[in-house]
Amino acid sequence: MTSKASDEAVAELLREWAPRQRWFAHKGVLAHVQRIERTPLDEGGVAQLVALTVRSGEGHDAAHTVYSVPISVRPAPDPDLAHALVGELPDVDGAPAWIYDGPHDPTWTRALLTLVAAEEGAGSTTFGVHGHSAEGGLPVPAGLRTKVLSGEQSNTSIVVSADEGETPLIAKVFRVLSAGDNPDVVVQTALADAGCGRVPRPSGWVDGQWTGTDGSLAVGHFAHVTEFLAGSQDAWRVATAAVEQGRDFSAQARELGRATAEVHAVLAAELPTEPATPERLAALADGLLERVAWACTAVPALHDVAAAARARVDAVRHVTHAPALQRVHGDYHLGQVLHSAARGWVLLDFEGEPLRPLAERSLPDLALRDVAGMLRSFDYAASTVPEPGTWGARCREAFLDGYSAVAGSDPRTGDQAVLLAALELDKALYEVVYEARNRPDWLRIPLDAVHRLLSDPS
Ligand SMILES: Nc1ncnc2c1ncn2[C@@H]1O[C@H](COP(=O)(O)OP(=O)(O)O)[C@@H](O)[C@H]1O
Ligand SMILES: O=P(O)(O)O[C@H]1O[C@H](CO)[C@@H](O[C@H]2O[C@H](CO)[C@@H](O)[C@H](O)[C@H]2O)[C@H](O)[C@H]1O
Repeated sequence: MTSKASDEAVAELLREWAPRQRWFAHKGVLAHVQRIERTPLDEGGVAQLVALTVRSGEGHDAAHTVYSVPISVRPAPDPDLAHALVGELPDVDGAPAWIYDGPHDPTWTRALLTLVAAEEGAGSTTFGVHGHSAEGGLPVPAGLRTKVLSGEQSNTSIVVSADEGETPLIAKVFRVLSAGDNPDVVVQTALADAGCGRVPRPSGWVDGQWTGTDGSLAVGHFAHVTEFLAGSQDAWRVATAAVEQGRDFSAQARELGRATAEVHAVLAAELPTEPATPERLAALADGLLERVAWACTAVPALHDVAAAARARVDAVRHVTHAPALQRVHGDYHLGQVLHSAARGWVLLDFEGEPLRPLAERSLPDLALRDVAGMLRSFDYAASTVPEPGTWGARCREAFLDGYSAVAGSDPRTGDQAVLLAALELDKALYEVVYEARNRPDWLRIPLDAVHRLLSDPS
């Protein structure tokens, strides 16, 4: 049993430590820890999970976020984990404790994977988790050597390496808990169950319940475990290496187009779709107009193009032949695709745009949104060198050729071209805001794109 006094001591430690972590989204914002829930995941109580509710803003502007914080609680210091020490407490549940960042402790990962493999639960009806094995799910490698990925990530991923004959795994621990299905789990599982080899093979997932931001019980996903594609390279690296060395990337882009259309076809067949009625298209146009307004407010440099941008996205309202809406990737770019020698292009991270609410990210959408995302990404890759020549344009056409060949229709023609032009502009506007906030040195790339896209008559 965990005690309330100990919960408070742990919360006090995390209050200091969490803001320094990569996954903490409230950096630079005054944020208060409002609630802590804590539960052991294993019998020894070493592996634990904390749900930390953080409040930012005051009064009407107050916003709450629940973070999932894996910790391991050890009775003595562990020199192997010195780099992952969160802090030391004189008394946690009746004994002195050394608290470590859970993903760095193999014991924590073992506890998580045991819940998945055994389909067992831990915790209580108010804060608890339950493991699930995917159909034909991959087994847990015996040695359990683990490594936390160090990339710029909003979640935390732990790689579990494997011995000869075993499959290595990757466990992605979602950091922000949101009520409802996480599309990363639902969409990838649906694809894998349908036999689609364009996603990593699944092992399982963890879902559970916690006290939600409004104080009522929330239910959702905590973690997702899949095959780790060792030796693969992400498409951003492959593409930027090609552009830097002046190598053509069209053949790979064409294959990527084909892979994207294959995934879209399986998603349309396996998960709910919705006809693109005039009302639905009007709602889509409203959403795009909102985004224009949001971007122009956030980045004043966009003011001059606001009217043209509104006209471009409003054209969606008048489309008469739109494909049905379906589940999509939602945040598709070169960094979300891996190239594996054995499997070709494999798609990752179906969580959708992190800035959108989870419920919105699970709604059927235009598959062309993903096409637009990847076209923007070719432009980014091309912009990493001063003189890219026609590299980006060739990738773009090759990707669309590959996509059309599998999809059976060409996004460059008819009403689809109107939708694609609106969605490309929408993505570029989002990127302007993203870069202004995160990477001002990169702002030129989407800003130039907005002007270029608007000067194109399509
Ligand atoms: N199955 C996998 N095999 C190999 N590498 C992976 C796999 N899944 C994720 N990665 C690596 O981890 C990175 C982050 O994964 P991702 O699912 O995009 O997490 P996040 O949602 O936190 O951004 C990817 O860009 C990729 O480099
Ligand atoms: O962290 P996420 O992968 O969910 O996405 C965010 O960060 C991306 C950058 O890492 C950003 O992508 C933009 O830059 C990429 C190059 O670094 C480029 O390939 C993408 O096309 C471009 O959108 C993404 O927009 C943002 O949501």
